[in-house]
Amino acid sequence: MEKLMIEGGYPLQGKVEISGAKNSAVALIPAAILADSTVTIDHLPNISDVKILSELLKEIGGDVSLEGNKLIVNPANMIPMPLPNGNVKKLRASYYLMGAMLGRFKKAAIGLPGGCNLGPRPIDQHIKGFEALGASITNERGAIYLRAGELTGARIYLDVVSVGATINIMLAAVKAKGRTVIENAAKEPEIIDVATLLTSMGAKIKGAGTDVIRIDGVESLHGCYHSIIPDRIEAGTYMIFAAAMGKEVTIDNVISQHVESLIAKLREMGVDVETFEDSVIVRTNGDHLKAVDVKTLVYPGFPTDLQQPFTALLTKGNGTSIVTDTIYNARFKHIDELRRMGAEVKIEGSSAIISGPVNLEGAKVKASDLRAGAALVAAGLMSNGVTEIYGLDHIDRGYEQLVDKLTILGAKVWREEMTLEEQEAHVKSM
Ligand SMILES: CC(=O)N[C@H]1[C@@H](OP(=O)(O)OP(=O)(O)OC[C@H]2O[C@@H](n3ccc(=O)[nH]c3=O)[C@H](O)[C@@H]2O)O[C@H](CO)[C@@H](O)[C@@H]1O
Ligand SMILES: C=C(OP(=O)(O)O)C(=O)O
Repeated sequence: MEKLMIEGGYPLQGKVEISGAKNSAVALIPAAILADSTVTIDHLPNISDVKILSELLKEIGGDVSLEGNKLIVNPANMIPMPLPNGNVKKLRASYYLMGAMLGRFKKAAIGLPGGCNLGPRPIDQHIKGFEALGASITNERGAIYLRAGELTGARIYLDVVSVGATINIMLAAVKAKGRTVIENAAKEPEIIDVATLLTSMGAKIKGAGTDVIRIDGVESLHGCYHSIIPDRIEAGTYMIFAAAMGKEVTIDNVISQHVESLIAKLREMGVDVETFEDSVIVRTNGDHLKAVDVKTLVYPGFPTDLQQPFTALLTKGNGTSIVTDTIYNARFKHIDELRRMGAEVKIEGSSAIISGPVNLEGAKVKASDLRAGAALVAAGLMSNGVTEIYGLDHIDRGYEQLVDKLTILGAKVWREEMTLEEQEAHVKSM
């Protein structure tokens, strides 16, 4: 077991290359189940969620090879093996196996998903969609059993705008009989990416990226090559690191339109952000940042996944900032840890109220989830002295080569083996 060590105070400068999008990758990989020949997905991020999903495809009989950032899946011999336990519990996106296996085999048995603990994360809208397509669903001892004689297209109105439900219904519907219409669909770029892969496989999908998606079911889907979109959340995280500690940092391989809400907020704080076709340059003189208010919203609003690292940056803002998370109103587990480092933050309902600027001090802190980890890294970079971050497994779910990327930018960051006492204390605190 390792911990992440950061000696704070070093300015960041240079260029960082963004990896493929985690939240696309975790849907694209299950989507390959729906094909009848080889699917190649390129430029995947080298993160633990991708490795676990690749293993899951092997568990159901897929011929799968993950070579560097390229995944080659021949799904021809896959079987509808039940997956009630084990790897499915290690990540949130294992729920996409429900839609993909239901779409291909008309049945699936998948354990309830794990992933970041952000408070309640129901999947009722996924279930509602599957039922509308004709599946019967039962929850048996923590696993969801889905069965359908036949899947038939339907009109499905999502009561909540949900990324996961939108993608899962698309996966189940592409081979259903007739037309499916998803209304009040989520519009995140990852949904367009999944629709692009499915379309290359022969699916008929219109409207991905808008709030009405129309799918005309087809008999079969074939293999194809797909190159994943860049990770807008990883890009946003490095933009926040750069705003906190950067002189001039170029973030390469980013679609700037995908991070527009963050760019607007950074500019409001007084950070200079310049956008190019596939890169963004962030310049700051480090200090004199303004306090700003932020509310997380569905895309194209400010993403909840950047709320946590952005909160850490706001400890540098002059005055009072209010951060409200309307997507996950309890996504504030990072705040106690930021307080240990000297942050002045109060929680009121679904808002964090941050007073700044403060000089953070290095401390021993714990990442309770992936983006809480990113918040603590931002705080560690800004702090005086050394910060030790436990719970590195969360950070490894979503950030490829974090240490290497930050080191290239001039940060003092390294991984260190935890002592036995530290391991025991960490396990007890979980
Ligand atoms: C693997 C992946 O892509 N994860 C992302 C995805 O998660 P995920 O797809 O799980 O999040 P959703 O978009 O589904 O959730 C949005 C909101 O809808 C609620 N909801 C969702 C489904 C449902 O059936 N019922 C319901 O009430 C959730 O509790 C939440 O309040 O989108 C989130 C919101 O942008 C991001 O934080 C996650 O990084
Ligand atoms: C919440 C996240 O991931 P997941 O949905 O996979 O837990 C995230 O990427 O910030």
